[in-house]
Amino acid sequence: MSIVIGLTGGIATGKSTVAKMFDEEDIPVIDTDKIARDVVDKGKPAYEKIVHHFSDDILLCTGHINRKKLGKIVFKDREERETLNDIVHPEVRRVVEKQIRRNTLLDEDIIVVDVPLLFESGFDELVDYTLVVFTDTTTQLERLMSRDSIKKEDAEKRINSQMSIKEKIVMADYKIDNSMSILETKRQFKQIHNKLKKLCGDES
Ligand SMILES: CC(C)(COP(=O)(O)OP(=O)(O)OC[C@H]1O[C@@H](n2cnc3c(N)ncnc32)[C@H](O)[C@@H]1O)[C@@H](O)C(=O)NCCC(=O)NCCS
Ligand SMILES: Nc1ncnc2c1ncn2[C@@H]1O[C@H](COP(=O)(O)OP(=O)(O)OP(=O)(O)O)[C@@H](O)[C@H]1O
Repeated sequence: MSIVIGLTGGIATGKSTVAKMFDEEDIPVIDTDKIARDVVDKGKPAYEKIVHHFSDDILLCTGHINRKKLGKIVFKDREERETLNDIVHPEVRRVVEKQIRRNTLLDEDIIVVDVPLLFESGFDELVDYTLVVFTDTTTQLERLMSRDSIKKEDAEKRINSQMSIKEKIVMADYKIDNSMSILETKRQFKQIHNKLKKLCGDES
């Protein structure tokens, strides 16, 4: 039987970094950020709904969605963000369910779903265990500003658009503190990976 792990955290706390560690162990990772990009591709049903609501002001000259512009709108306005979530999340969920089914049929021991809004959007219903990757607030802010080349004010808006990391830590079954070096994160990852292997009945 497969066990499904919901991998989450705050924005830029290191979900992709830990997802890569699972991937390096040949564990399938379902990446919802990628799925959320695919389902809003030009001409898809969610794309049409987004353009209908936000107008063609949010399009690039190629007709694709200008993600930077849409991000600016939704990260400063809760109602607009909820509207976007209501359009995109059901589509993402359908794809995630399909990919979990496919990996279960392939008899994978562990399946990871990397989803930033795991608790906020009810994706935790689809998984057996949850794993939160967290950092302290200063590190999160610095890494986000540096990775996305954005101002402190914009980074704070993005962070505040999500459930607080403290709440996520309380809700999670497993936790990784990614405030220190990648090596230290890898050490914590290995401990959790060993526990998960035991849950699957693999004592090696
Ligand atoms: C607002 C959008 C256009 C910004 O695109 P952009 O390319 O700049 O960012 P990207 O998609 O790579 O997301 C980066 C991070 O932002 C955070 N984030 C994304 N969407 C949201 C949201 N609706 N609420 C809170 N945080 C979010 C996540 O931590 C995510 O990992 C885009 O994030 C989007 O369409 N969001 C809605 C869909 C969604 O919730 N995706 C998350 C996976 S289900
Ligand atoms: N332990 C670490 N030490 C230094 N830098 C790190 C560490 N872990 C992650 N980073 C860097 O921090 C940034 C955010 O990490 P990552 O992209 O994994 O976060 P994320 O949670 O997946 O982000 P998002 O929510 O936007 O998808 C990246 O630039 C990454 O290279």
